[in-house]
Amino acid sequence: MPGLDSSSSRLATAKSSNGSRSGLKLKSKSKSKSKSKPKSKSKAKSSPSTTDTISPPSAKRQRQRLAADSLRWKALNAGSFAGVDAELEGVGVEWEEDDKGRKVARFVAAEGKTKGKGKAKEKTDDEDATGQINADVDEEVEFEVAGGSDASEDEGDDSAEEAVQWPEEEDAGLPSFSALDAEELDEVDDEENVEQEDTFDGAYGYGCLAIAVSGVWLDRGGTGRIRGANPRPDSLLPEWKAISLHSSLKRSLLASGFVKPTNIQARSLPAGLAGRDVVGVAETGSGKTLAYSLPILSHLLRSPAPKASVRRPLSALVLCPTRELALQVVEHLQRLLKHIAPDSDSDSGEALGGKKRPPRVSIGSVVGGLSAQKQKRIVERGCDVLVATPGRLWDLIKSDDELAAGIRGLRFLIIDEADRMIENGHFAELESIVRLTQRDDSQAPGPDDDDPVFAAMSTIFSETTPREDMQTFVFSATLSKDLQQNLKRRTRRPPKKGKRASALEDLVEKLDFRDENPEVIDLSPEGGVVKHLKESMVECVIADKASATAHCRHTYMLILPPLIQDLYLYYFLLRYPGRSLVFIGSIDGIRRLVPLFEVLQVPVYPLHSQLQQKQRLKNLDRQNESPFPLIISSRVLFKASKHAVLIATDVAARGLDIPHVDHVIHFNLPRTADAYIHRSGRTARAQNPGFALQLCAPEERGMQRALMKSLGRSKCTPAHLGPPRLTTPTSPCPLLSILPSGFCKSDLGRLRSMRISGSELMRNLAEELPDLPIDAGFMPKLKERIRLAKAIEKAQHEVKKENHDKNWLKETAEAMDLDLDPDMLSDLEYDPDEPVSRKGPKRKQGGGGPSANVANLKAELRERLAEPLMARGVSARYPTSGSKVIIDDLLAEKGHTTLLGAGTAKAWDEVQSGRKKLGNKRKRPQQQQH
Ligand SMILES: Nc1ncnc2c1ncn2[C@@H]1O[C@H](COP(=O)(O)OP(=O)(O)OP(=O)(O)O)[C@@H](O)[C@H]1O
Repeated sequence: MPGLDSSSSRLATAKSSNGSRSGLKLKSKSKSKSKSKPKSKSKAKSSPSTTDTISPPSAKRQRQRLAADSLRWKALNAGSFAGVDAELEGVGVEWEEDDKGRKVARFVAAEGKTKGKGKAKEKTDDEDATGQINADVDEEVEFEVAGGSDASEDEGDDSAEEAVQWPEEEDAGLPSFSALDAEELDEVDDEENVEQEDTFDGAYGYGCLAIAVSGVWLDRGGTGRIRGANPRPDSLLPEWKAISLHSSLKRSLLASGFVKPTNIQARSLPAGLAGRDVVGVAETGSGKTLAYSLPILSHLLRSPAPKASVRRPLSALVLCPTRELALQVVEHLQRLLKHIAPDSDSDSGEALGGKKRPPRVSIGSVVGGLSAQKQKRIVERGCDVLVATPGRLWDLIKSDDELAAGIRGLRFLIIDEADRMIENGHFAELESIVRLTQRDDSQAPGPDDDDPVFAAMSTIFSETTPREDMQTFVFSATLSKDLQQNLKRRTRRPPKKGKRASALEDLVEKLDFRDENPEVIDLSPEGGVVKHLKESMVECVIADKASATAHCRHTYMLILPPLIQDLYLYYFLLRYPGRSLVFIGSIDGIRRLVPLFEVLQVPVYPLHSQLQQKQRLKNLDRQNESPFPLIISSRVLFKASKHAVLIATDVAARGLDIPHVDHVIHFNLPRTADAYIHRSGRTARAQNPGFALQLCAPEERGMQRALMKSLGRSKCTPAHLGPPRLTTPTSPCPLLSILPSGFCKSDLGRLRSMRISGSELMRNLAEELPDLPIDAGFMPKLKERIRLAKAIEKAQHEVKKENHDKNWLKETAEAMDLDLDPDMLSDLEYDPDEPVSRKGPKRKQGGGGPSANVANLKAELRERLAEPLMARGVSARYPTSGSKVIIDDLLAEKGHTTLLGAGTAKAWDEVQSGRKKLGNKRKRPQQQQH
């Protein structure tokens, strides 16, 4: 929409000119139609409801009826209205038809200013972050902003066409409001008519949109007027209406396209905003971050604005288990604050008297792996919200009494991923930090306190008191039911005899909930993972034994078990391109896989705890292809980086919100059900589809079944037991520990009588995931590629080692001032691990050495990589013939371009079609019997 700024001035003209020069007009849907109408006042008045063109407003003139059928709205810069926050620029409305044929308003959040109609339209089409509100209208309504000098030329003319003479190209994109009279315009701009603070305070821009929207609704009712008075801006976010958030936050929600709260948000926010303590358990990707962030920010925004000269007190502390997650939370919070309207008592960061104003709400982060000095400075300057990992925070607290005092005065304490926080050595620090927030004096250190750090803090404990109104939020996707009960009861049941209390129970004991009865919300899904996550598995055995035997004539073709998983992973990554996150059990495993796939030209990036923090963040960036990894919109990310593979340890399993991860691959099975839930939860987030694949080595099969069982995936209930079928004679004892929930003692008796082993029972009770079909025809060539890649990697390693040894030899000789025999540095293959022989070190047979070997292998791999990969029956030379004709699929873009003969269906679709085929095969003999 061109001329947003100018439209603003035009509107101002419209207001000041007492209607007659108003630049606002509502314009007919069809311009040609309106132009063909006679410019007659009487006609306009006589048939108002069908008038295409409506006269400019005038105090004397009779009001025109607006026919909704004749209206058309387009993306609108709400900021261009007088009285509208400048922050709202670039927010537009666009209408679309939903599947029921109703018109749907899309509220489009633009990051920059919307310039020109074409651009605004383009942005709207592509924008992911849109909100949708159903408006029960069947018409398109166009909003235009007119006015200025052009409008003045038409003063006194009743005809809409004459009222505003826009240049042709501008007119094409600009709305016309000539049908609104000055009174209505005043209503639009009258701040008193816009709901204030508590519902949608100050969001006049959206108020204007709401007026327009409700005007259309009302018009359909036949009043013939656009309702401008007393608009209810909350109608733009009706689903959020019941939640009394600060208006700026609602603006952020709208801009982010969060048109309705997720379940956990809807359940926890009222309690959080009412000052209660909340324990929230909900599926991965369900918006828990927002669930605890919004009460904090709402509280801060409703508090007096901070003064630049005073160090702001720390209000909220968010504790996260990993650095990436902490930084992501900071980004989430900052994104919410992006839309804060500048107002008289708040500071927006704009220049003020040459100095930059401090932000309205300041967020700081304290995480390991990044500069401690810098973080110390941030803390010393003061911030409202601190997001931290416990280790680094405790380090800072130890040397900063003011920070310790700040923690004692916290208004909000948040423990994100609480169950993870007690693992991996976080616990001691976490416990110490939590201890600072306890009110109970008996917890305060006395002279006898053996902890020197707390002893040193004794003055802080005596001089400061923790706040009575501190709220504690504990969130995770996985909190045990027992623990939730304990939290609710506030008193821990003593652990059973001989059993120690878990660390989490210990932590809960230490959390000093101020709320007598904390709000415990458990929305964890059945089976652990989100409903729309599709799961499958591949049992990594050499299934194609026949082909393997054939190829094993060449000894190099023999694929040993560790490599078979590499092979299946490679197959999957080629077969199903997209954004894949591969979880692997050890850092060593990542170090082995990354170079292997690099050699195979698959774009892989590692993420594990031993990478330098900067590298960890950079690799996340690479997944997102952005210097601001988790900030930019999913749409951009998806477009920018369709195919990327992140190979990570469980450091990436918790909380990370990487947009549009298509697949999660469990290269090694996780050890616990919780780990599986969190790992798999990196995909299928925020109601998006997702696919999780388990690559299961033969030796992991038992573990896999145990995993499914502990996820509550039992295909069998007691009712299914039926008569004994399994007869393996073995001790029945293991049964007691492996029964799925739902079985009671009487069932145990029945099971005992069946005399089955634990593993057999498991096989019969645990739900089997469907298999991902593998097209064995591709395997021989993929195996060969992997073999070569492995050989290259090994040879490269040898070259590195040799170079390292040579350098060492040179440096040592230099240090000792010795001359080296050049022969010693030639093609000598010196292996320090090799036993020293009297004959001296071995020389490479055939010459060339490892470097030449690498070059040869690379050349060979290049050739292999250039060769097409074809399914059985496909001919690359004759794509229009052969037993499998691929040309049609390729032309229709349905054929895989890398694996010729394979389709482009998504992994889950393939799983389902594989199931169907299998079902048919199984059915056939039965059908024959019948
Ligand atoms: N009300 C909402 N409507 C739409 N999307 C939302 C809403 N709230 C949050 N989201 C989006 O959902 C995604 C997941 O949110 P978030 O990371 O907070 O999930 P989570 O529950 O903390 O997940 P995890 O358990 O994995 O940590 C984010 O991209 C976030 O922007």
